[in-house]
Amino acid sequence: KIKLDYGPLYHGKRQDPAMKKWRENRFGQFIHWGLYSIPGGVWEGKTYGYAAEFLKASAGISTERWNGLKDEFNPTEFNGKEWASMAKAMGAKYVCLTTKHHEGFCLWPSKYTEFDIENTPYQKDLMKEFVDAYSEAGIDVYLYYSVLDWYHPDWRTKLKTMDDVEAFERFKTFTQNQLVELLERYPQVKGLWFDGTWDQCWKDNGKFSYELEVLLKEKRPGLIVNSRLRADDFGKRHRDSNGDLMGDFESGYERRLPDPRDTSVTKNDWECCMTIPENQWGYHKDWTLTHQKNTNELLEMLAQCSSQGGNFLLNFGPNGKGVFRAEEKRIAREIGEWMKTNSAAIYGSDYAGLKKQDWGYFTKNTKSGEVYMIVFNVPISYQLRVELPKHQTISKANMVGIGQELQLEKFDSNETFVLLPPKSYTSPFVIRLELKANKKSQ
Ligand SMILES: C[C@@H]1N[C@@H](C(=O)NCc2ccccc2)[C@H](O)[C@@H]1O
Repeated sequence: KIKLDYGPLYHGKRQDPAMKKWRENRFGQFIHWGLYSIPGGVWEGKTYGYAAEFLKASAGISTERWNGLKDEFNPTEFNGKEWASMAKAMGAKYVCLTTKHHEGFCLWPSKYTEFDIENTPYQKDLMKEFVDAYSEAGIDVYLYYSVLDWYHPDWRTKLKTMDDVEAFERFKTFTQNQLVELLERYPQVKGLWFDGTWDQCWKDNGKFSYELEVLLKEKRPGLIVNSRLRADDFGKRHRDSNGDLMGDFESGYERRLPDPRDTSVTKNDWECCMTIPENQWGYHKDWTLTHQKNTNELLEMLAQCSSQGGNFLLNFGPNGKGVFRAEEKRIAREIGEWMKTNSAAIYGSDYAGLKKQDWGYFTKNTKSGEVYMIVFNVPISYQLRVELPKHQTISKANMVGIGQELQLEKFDSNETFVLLPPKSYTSPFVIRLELKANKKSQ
């Protein structure tokens, strides 16, 4: 092992109540909302297909013109309670809102910059309304914060000169001040989701990122931070120079999932963040440009994450007025419908320790020990294969919801077919398994 002064604060999975709640939540709503939500990927009549939150770059817009968008930010239709009830109906147990994306515009009134909500026609502390509404709805609130800040004069990608180093020292102080300010202003917040920490400037400041994690966790005991905050002594990110995870959960799965058969991911807590279009985090006016994931696709991703001991953070991008697009509202409703019947297989679930099968995913409820089969691919044989450890056997299998008991057919030493009634299955469904210890094998 390489000796590190600025590696992880601890090893393994946190078992404190705050982290256990994070793990039980399993399903969250990501919200990207900022000045980029106003143009929505269209500039001077031209539509740009690249991610809408990067329109400034993809449309080559001048800094002053882009920053002028703050004088247009007036989300008069924003209603925190409505947003929270949509998330509640979807079945999200936590939410993560972009307080400041790479553009540097702050959705909260910050003492440390003029580029914030206070200096817009809207003026009000939108973040307070948001945090209060979601907290009152029983949804845990996390805050996304981009270290990368295109607006701040002291941001440097690389530290090439002494001037750069001095500027970046001021930038580090600014960053720390803003983060402490967020924790002080919004005491309900459960964690911080860092982004924009891939540049050399941050890799060169592993010590600072370590001390920042310590400081924030002292300020807010139980605080949860993602793996993107940290760099180690040698500039390694997410995992240190020994391959150990830094931060409280691995957050490298952005718009991608691990291989469903990869059991190594179960060693740490992790989260996949996902867009509904191929690559749009901020609101984009034209979703026809790329594939839009449908509800069944998204449910399968949610099921896969739970089956491998990870969380699924699904992104929504409201427009500049604070309104979600129709597609997002429909998907939220359809996911919520499915969760009404099947959420026992998701909330409080974890890796079941059973061999992955083609028909779908196993999950295991950590409290009840109940094992679930979440079925997406019904085989032409209508036989769902289950391979159990030698000492276990299935005593019962029931469809969740309708409760129907399913026939079982044991074969070989440790395989069982759960037999489905031969009919058409048009949406994913869940089977609850009751397992029992085998009689002493003869
Ligand atoms: C969670 C996502 N991370 C941001 C992202 O992809 N940043 C990477 C990036 C930064 C700069 C140019 C292109 C791409 C996206 O905008 C989302 O916030």
